[in-house]
Amino acid sequence: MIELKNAAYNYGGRDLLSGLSLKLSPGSFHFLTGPSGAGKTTFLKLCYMELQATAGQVNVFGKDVTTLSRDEIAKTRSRIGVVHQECKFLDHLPLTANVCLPLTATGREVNPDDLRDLLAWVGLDGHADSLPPQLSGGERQRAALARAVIMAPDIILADEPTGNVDWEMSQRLLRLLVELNKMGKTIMIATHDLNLIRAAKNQVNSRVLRISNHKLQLAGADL
Ligand SMILES: Nc1ncnc2c1ncn2[C@@H]1O[C@H](COP(=O)(O)OP(=O)(O)OP(=O)(O)O)[C@@H](O)[C@H]1O
Repeated sequence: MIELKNAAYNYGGRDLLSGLSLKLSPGSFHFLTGPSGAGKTTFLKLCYMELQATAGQVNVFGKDVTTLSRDEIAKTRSRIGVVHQECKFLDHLPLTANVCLPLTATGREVNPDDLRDLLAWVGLDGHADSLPPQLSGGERQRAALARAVIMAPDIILADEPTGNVDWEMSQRLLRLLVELNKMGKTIMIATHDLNLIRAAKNQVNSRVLRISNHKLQLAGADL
């Protein structure tokens, strides 16, 4: 689904990431960990084509990203749901409009039943008309997840989705991501939270990647 072949990225000449090689297979579940500033967000950006590798190759759904036109990139990106580290919403629009934005922005119809089901799935059915500033941190994270999955993507990339929430809420978010994986979605979660990774071990067959010294490594069983 996403394949990196000896890919690298540098901001302004300094190599942040190098020699990245990875094949994300359909239905896999990965955690991405590593110290703050190691390049986890940058790595995810390479995966969802926000950034292009400065060396090596990145293939997404079998296509070399550098050969894709702007339209093709937009189309391909719609198959990847992203939960950003900081969930940004349009504060003057109700939750439903924010969640539907990826669809409405591309001129697509929203099926009201599907939307109701989606909000119920993330436990926000009572908040359909709430404005984003009226939501708690955990509710915002769940709204961001709903927005990431509304296009029925094949892959979900989540950047610290449990960053600002308590343990119970992070468990709840994890369970939603595990459910998506059981439905066949390919999942990658960037997180600092080793307890979250440990908790996931009982629920899903996951692999842990670690960025360390600019490289991507498969973490051992020491977590
Ligand atoms: N647009 C940019 N221009 C220059 N440097 C950048 C840019 N974006 C990120 N960096 C730098 O690249 C490094 C990696 O950033 P990145 O956000 O990918 O790390 P991270 O592992 O996700 O960090 P954290 O866990 O703190 O979110 C940092 O040193 C950051 O300052």
